[in-house]
Amino acid sequence: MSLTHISLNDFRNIKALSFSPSKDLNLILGQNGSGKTSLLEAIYFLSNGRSFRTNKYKMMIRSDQDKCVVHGKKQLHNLSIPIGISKNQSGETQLRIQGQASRKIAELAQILPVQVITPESYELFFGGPKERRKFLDLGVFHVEHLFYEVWKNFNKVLKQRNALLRTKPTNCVEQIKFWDKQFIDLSEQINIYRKAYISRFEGYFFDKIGGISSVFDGLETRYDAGWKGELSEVLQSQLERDLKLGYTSRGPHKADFNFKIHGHSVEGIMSRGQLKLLLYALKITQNNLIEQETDKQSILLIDDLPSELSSETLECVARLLANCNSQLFISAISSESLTPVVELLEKDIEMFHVEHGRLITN
Ligand SMILES: Nc1ncnc2c1ncn2[C@@H]1O[C@H](COP(=O)(O)OP(=O)(O)OP(=O)(O)O)[C@@H](O)[C@H]1O
Repeated sequence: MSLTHISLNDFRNIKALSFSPSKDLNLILGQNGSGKTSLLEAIYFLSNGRSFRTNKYKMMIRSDQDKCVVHGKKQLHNLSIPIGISKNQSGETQLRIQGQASRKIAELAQILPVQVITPESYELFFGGPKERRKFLDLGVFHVEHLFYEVWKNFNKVLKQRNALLRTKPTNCVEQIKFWDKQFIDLSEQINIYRKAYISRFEGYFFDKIGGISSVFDGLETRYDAGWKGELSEVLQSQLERDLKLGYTSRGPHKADFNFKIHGHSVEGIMSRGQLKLLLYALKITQNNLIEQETDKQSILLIDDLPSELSSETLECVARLLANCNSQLFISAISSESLTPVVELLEKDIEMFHVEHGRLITN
């Protein structure tokens, strides 16, 4: 149920390449600037329609070319599903799923659950709640099939409400009250989906992953729904403030899902190496849970795995990865730096060497 074939055209420094990855572990090796991250970025683009390293889509298109294209084949039970995505210089995205044009990136994301870990992924702990909400909602999106519709509808209502708070038409209070009925109903549904997912996430983490390292002893998750008490009362009491601010200050769009260790925030107390371990543990929990609940193998992209890790931490990452059921794509400059990982993983391994945007299979 993995990605069985990948091809890229005019993506970053890659003119054209195609390869058939292993269902387990793929090592993407090459010198600085060879194109390793670009390859991982292309797989992410195939699932998400955007890059994990820039908002400027034009950066993904090879210099002087009109568009970048990525194709893949995803095995789902005994079906091989061809999927493809392209983006041109004007920002137009074209999607194809099983030979049919599609307009919904969410359909691609459903077929291909992808998560990424880069040296910048610490943002999950140091950044604002947005990154953590994104992490949480990715899991909810995959395991709760109705969540996406509810979430989309909520965002439409939020947009309407915020427009009224900003523009303040004469009857805006009545209009806001009209939208609040839907706002409350959708918010409560989102909250129920998120809470149900978190309970399964915690169950999996503490059962299967937490025991792998003592670094996780005393870990707790904290969920903040984005409001406290009855939402109707909160909206009412915040209305004057929201009118001044010009946006809705309480609701599920302000939720947070964070992590404490012995009651302290993890980012304040854990070292960078320990945070990195936690990051792996959380992402692996999420991917394994998606697989367990949906029967779809997810993908974990890891850019520059050995960077900043002592040999002890690297071994612990290897133990975590040994418990990861995802199809893995790991980039590094040399295979030697990954020896502790490769030795521990009893997985089917393929190694790919990238040189100047070209791929050489060993
Ligand atoms: N749009 C583009 N068109 C052509 N080349 C590009 C484009 N964007 C980036 N590049 C080049 O692609 C090359 C590959 O970059 P990439 O970040 O994938 O390398 P890498 O192998 O991950 O390197 P590192 O180990 O340093 O992280 C770089 O030389 C970069 O300058």
